[in-house]
Amino acid sequence: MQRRANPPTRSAAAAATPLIAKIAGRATVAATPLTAKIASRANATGTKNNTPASRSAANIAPATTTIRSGQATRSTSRSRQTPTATLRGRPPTSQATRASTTQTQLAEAIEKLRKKEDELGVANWTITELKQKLAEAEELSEVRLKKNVELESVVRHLHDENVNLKGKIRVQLRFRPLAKDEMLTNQLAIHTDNSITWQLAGRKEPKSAAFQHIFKDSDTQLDVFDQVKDLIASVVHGYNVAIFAYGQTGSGKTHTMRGSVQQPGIIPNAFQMLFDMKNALQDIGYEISYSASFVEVYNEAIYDLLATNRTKLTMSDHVREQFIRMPIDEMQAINNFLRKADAKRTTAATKHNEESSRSHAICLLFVNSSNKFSGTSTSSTLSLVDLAGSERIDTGLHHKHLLAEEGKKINTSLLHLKNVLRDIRSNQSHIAYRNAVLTHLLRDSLGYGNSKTLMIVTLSPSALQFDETRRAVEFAVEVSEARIGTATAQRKRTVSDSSSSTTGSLGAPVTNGLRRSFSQHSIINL
Ligand SMILES: Nc1ncnc2c1ncn2[C@@H]1O[C@H](COP(=O)(O)OP(=O)(O)OP(=O)(O)O)[C@@H](O)[C@H]1O
Repeated sequence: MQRRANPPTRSAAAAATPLIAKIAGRATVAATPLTAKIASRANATGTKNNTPASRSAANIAPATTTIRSGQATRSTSRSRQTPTATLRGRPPTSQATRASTTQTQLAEAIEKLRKKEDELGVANWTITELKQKLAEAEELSEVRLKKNVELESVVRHLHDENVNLKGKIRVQLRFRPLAKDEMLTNQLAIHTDNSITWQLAGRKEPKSAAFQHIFKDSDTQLDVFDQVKDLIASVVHGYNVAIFAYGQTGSGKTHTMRGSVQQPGIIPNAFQMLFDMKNALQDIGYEISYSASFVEVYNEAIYDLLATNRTKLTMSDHVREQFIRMPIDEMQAINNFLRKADAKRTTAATKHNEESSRSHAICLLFVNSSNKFSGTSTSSTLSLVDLAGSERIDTGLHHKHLLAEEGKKINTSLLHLKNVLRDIRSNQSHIAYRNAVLTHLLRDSLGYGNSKTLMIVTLSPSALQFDETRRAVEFAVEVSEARIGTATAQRKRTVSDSSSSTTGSLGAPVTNGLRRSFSQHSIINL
């Protein structure tokens, strides 16, 4: 680090700084012809008259010389005094008077010049010091930047390891609260732990499976986002990430993914977080750009929700190139994007017999990231998917308008998704992505290369939905690392509400203090 300069003394500044030397030189050049003129005039007069005035005028030259050599204060004061003293007591002549006036003016000019010299010396020192400070600050910020980049790469590495430890495919369950019209029905026993137990009618042993996380009905949108934000952040580091919401109609898929203005879901929260990350990472050399598309897969065809007219796009390896992409370069762009997609989806829902809950809604965020210090650059995609309702087509649940063909396509598409995830988990060499539009479209985020997948299975807590809930839990088991085991202890209770048509029970292994209070909601155990 450079040492800070001390403010120079006036004479040192004059001697050391080229600027001052130049000015001193200029002052000499400026002063010399004048003094020379005065001196020569005085000499000329002196030759004729040999008056003391000519001698005193000749004395001026040493004063300018003295300034150049840096002895300005002492010499100048002498030069200011001398002419007057020399002339005092002698009969003034007009030439002598002129010479004296000129000398006085010259002395004043020299004094002014000296002051300017002083000022310039200080200014020059200030500039030098500022330059030094700037160099120091630059050096410091360079060091800090390098450290930050190193630190960021360590954090990133740890983050990636942490994300990897959780597996390529992870599954979490989320119970929603009882809806108003379900209040009078029994509630399934929901556990806050990460394991879940269910019992089928006629079976002695209850079954149980553990999951990475189970959200209870009182968990908020932010509780959910907290659990998934690390995974989402890894998209900036080049990972393709897909998050799916899977569950029967009305179980909370749209609430989880999109949410509402008051309770924003994963999509708006993810956009907000990534937008903030972009700004924060800019300071350590990252340049990140986002753009987004929103499409729907309905009846095995793709529809662009950002397009003005609803046009069917046929699946191909390059179909994404046909999607409208909105740049997400400012906060307002996020809101515009979501508003546009929401409007299209709502219109589609009214026009096409609530088609929206029978289509897969796919929000794609494309990320390009580069770092000028490390020289790395990545391109990745975040896919956030609100799947079509998973209920069986023969259950009659919210299915007044469901066409048999439509239902079959949904079921086939979800079945293919399950097969793909299961094959990825068991490391199959061939994965049949192309069997359905959904898996084909999201191939790069489904186990391909460095991708990571999260399935959030949304569940109804109503005992009336036991069958669908159990089926969804079984789906979750199949696509995750979870293994269905036998629960060693399961408190059995008799159904208090005999009108319930439920055919099993869903709860957690009994451990003191872990089970919810069931005083109001009985565990159903037929
Ligand atoms: N965790 C939750 N907390 C509070 N309300 C919820 C929660 N989950 C769902 N809801 C509410 O339950 C209702 C149904 O949820 P939602 O529309 O998200 O279901 P869905 O599975 O997306 O259904 P569909 O398949 O028809 O789109 C909505 O009114 C929603 O606000």
